[in-house]
Amino acid sequence: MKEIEELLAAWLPRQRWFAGKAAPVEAVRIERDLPVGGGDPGAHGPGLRLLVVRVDQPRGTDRYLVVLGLAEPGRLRPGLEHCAIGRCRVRGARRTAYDALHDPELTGRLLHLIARGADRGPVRFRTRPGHAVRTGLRSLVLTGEQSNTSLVFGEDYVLKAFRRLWPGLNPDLELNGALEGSPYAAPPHGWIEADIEDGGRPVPTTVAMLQGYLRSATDGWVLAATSVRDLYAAPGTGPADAGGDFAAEAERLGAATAAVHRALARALPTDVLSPSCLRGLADAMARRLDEATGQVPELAPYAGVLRSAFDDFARAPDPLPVQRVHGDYHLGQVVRTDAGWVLLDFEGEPAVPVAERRRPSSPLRDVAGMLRSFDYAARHQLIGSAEEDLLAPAARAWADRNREAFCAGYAAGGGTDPDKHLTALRAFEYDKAVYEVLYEAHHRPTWLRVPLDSIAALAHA
Ligand SMILES: Nc1ncnc2c1ncn2[C@@H]1O[C@H](COP(=O)(O)OP(=O)(O)O)[C@@H](O)[C@H]1O
Ligand SMILES: O=P(O)(O)O[C@H]1O[C@H](CO)[C@@H](O[C@H]2O[C@H](CO)[C@@H](O)[C@H](O)[C@H]2O)[C@H](O)[C@H]1O
Repeated sequence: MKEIEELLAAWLPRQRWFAGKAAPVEAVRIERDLPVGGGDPGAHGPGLRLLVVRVDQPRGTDRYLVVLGLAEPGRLRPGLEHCAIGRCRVRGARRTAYDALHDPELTGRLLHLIARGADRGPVRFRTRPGHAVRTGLRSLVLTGEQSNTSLVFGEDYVLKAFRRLWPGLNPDLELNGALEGSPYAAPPHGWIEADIEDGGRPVPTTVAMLQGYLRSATDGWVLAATSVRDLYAAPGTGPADAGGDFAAEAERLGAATAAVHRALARALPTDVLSPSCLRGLADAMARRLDEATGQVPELAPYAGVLRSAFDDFARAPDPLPVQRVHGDYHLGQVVRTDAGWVLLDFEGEPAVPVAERRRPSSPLRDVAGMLRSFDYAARHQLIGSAEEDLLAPAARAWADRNREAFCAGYAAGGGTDPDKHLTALRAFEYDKAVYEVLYEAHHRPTWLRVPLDSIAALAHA
């Protein structure tokens, strides 16, 4: 184990989904080693194990899921070299450890175990009642800017392995389950759960979820980025007149979002926040701001403006209706299929403890998330561009146009009219931008300027 822990200490920080890139790794410990098939010395073919790995860093301890393949030395299948973790000994036998999610032979076993509803000690594989799962399909890892690792099986399923683990039911599984029957969601077909120690007791924890694969899907971020590119390629043209205007899609997306919010409010508990709870919410936003300012000092000049927006929100006279929401809503979480928009990834902000993410919140949090995403889509292509100053007005115009269209679609689709709740909306937008500053500092330091520039622009508005 010690050897694998040492290998993981070097390998984990290089992974896209590793959340602690900004800080050194102090210790790595395998908390649970859950064999789910083969791999013993003398056994045929590579072994497969689910590891729950604890990583200590100065800012705290996180748990990650590693799906570990163990191949005999020199027997790592061609094409898998890039996912090797390193050489080690397992009960005296030499093995090559690798990220098994890239190995279709091993992931096929996971699919098979889900289809059978198998139990492997503290690991349980389940299908959703009424959903038979096809097996024998080959998997391929989806690439992209992701917090987790998703595989497509044939043209049928997506299996998402949750990388950063929090004990308990993952909201992605919970909310997708609650949205069964909605044309705007992809219902789960199955999942994998493992018992994880928390507070001295084993807690069933979702480690992976199987959903239907939406074959005709195009990522909302890709569509929006294409529209922005068209606009930047036609200097002097407004976003309504450039080739790939996105506003009609933004409006439909607003309506789809409202429909999902309504469905979640029907299926799961709702509440209304009293003034003291509202104060608590605003204080939590201020605490996040303090944390972010501590880590990213460039935020400091704007802290006063942000804090007073949170205070205004806390003093709002009207009670705030709350319900379960998406929680980390942006253009990369929605796909356009030939039947319309579908919302994905109801996990919430992966850096926030699950208990907090499962708390009812205002649907305006999601509206604010998508508005931030329009701003990201408009700004990110300007980073490093020699024409940044020239294109900045077009960026603003694109973000404003799509913002208005989304809000109009959301209100027309039966959601709270965002224009009538501007104080709350502004606080949620600022809070999201502060989260993004932390997120970018940890994951993509070269993108840090995007939320920082937005905060600067919002603060000067
Ligand atoms: N069911 C699905 N059908 C088609 N594409 C999907 C599906 N689920 C995810 N994707 C694609 O994978 C990307 C990442 O999925 P997501 O659930 O957001 O993962 P993460 O939590 O890692 O960000 C999505 O933006 C989408 O392009
Ligand atoms: O991995 P998730 O999709 O769960 O979400 C995390 O990663 C997102 C980036 O991939 C991050 O989103 C931020 O960048 C997006 C562009 O890549 C932009 O559209 C979003 O508005 C912006 O928040 C998200 O915050 C993070 O939780």
